[in-house]
Amino acid sequence: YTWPNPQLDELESLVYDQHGFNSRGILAGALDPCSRFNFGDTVNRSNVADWIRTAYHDMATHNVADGTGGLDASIQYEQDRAENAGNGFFNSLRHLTLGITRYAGVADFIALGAKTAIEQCGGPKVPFRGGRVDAKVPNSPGVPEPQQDLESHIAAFARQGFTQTEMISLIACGHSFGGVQHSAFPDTVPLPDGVDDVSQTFDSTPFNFDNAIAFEYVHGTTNNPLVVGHNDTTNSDKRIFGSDGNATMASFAASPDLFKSTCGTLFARMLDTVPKEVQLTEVIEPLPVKPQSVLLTYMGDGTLHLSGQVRFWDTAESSSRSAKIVWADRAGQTNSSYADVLSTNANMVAFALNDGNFSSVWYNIGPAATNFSILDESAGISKFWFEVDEGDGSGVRTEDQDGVGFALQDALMLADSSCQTTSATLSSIATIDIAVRADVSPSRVYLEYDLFNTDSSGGSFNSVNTTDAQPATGRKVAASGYNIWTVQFPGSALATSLPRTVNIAANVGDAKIATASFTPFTRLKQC
Ligand code: HEM
Repeated sequence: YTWPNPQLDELESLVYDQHGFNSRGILAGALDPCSRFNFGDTVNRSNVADWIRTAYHDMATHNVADGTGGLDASIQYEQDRAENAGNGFFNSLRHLTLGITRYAGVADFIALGAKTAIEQCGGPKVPFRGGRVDAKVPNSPGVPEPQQDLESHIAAFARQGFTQTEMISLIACGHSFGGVQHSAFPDTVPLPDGVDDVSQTFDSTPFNFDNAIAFEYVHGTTNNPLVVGHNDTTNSDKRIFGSDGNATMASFAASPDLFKSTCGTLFARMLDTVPKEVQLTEVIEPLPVKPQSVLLTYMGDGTLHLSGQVRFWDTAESSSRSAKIVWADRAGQTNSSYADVLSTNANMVAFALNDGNFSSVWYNIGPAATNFSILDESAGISKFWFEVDEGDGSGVRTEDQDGVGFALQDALMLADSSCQTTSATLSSIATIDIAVRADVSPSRVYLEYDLFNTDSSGGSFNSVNTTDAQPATGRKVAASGYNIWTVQFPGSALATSLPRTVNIAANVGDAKIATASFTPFTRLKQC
């Protein structure tokens, strides 16, 4: 895709900024190590297993015939069903809802959680698409349960869109992680003396993906409670794995590579099984050069400050590299003065999941002393790009998205005069000033900001609130090409309603202009 695209930019970061500088932390951070469990000390439980099971149970209500159900976060409203026994869903949702925004809802986070868990903990690469839509009500029931017979399991997977062989495979893929808990399935897993609860694992490596689930099953060494459980009624894995004469499981036991590639395909299909009206995005690939948090600030002194960062994907640190940002002015013209350095330091290195020596480096726009570039307000900017010299004689490389450049509007931006009062006698007031280019006549200028909400059934959702700004005609700087609009909040709002995704927007005719999202209000200067 082409930058900027707020939704795809956010999804790309969630998928690829996993470790190190600018990492989102919320996904891979909770899987480090893979045995990590955030909710108590039951032996053998893990976030990784809970997240994968949550994705399957959310998806398992899908009906291929009428296109209903699928991975749509309806699991938020289905946790009191017997088919969703255990507290793994509640635990997973408590964590996976933390980062929802207007660009990625609960269902996308359930899918992201499973994808990240699978990849971080030894599994195959699972291509990721975003754009799932969160259900507001439960779906029809339909998650398979271990006491049901083989025919009903074959029928349930057919309803979800999977053949019998795919059923055997997908269960083996999922049950490569985790196990069965006594508290959720007391008839299947007995409680040893001296503990409150226990989880009996499906294979000897419950925190990592590998073909032990198949190898141990085929070689008769398995301790899988759904195969060798003392209660044969709940031995569903035994009935399912054996339903083709063990052919599929034998092939997985013989070939770790076959198992891994089969699971990569089936996990991706599981995550992409959505209600028929949902249109998923393209597969999110990493951008080779990705600007982030690129913002203009109106200074009121004839200049604009350009700040932000850029990530060079799959690139190692190098002291011989020099990198520049270059831009075109509002009229699309270039000029030798429209350029500045990019700066970096030893901390600005990042890592993706399980890629060995793979790394990315980040640069700040502008010299290290300031971390911004200074633009002439009257010239403005329309797009920028980068010139990179590795210093190895190979010459200068231009990174401009195949000639398109990285577009940036200069009609609307935060003004540096934004400030906050902190008076002992008056309660604090935050003033957000917005600069609007004088040749633009907006009908409305406003802040847009995400709020985290919980509905009466305990479901989490994001809403986008807006607050309008008003023209501050008297504050126009003479000779400036920009007008000031302004909006005030109680100082406390900076921490309560504005700490998530915030941006400035304006309606101009039928069009909407918006800045990138930012969180500037933690560092508002004093009025
Ligand atoms: C006939 C189909 C299936 C049955 C009857 C079944 C049954 C079960 C049962 C009884 C548990 C124990 C849950 C607990 O104690 O909290 C479990 C755990 C689990 N299942 Fe399945 N399952 C099926 C299919 C799948 C599929 C298709 C996947 C994923 C692709 C999956 C992934 C998991 C995972 C990761 C766990 C471990 C959870 C943990 O350790 O907390 N299952 N399953």
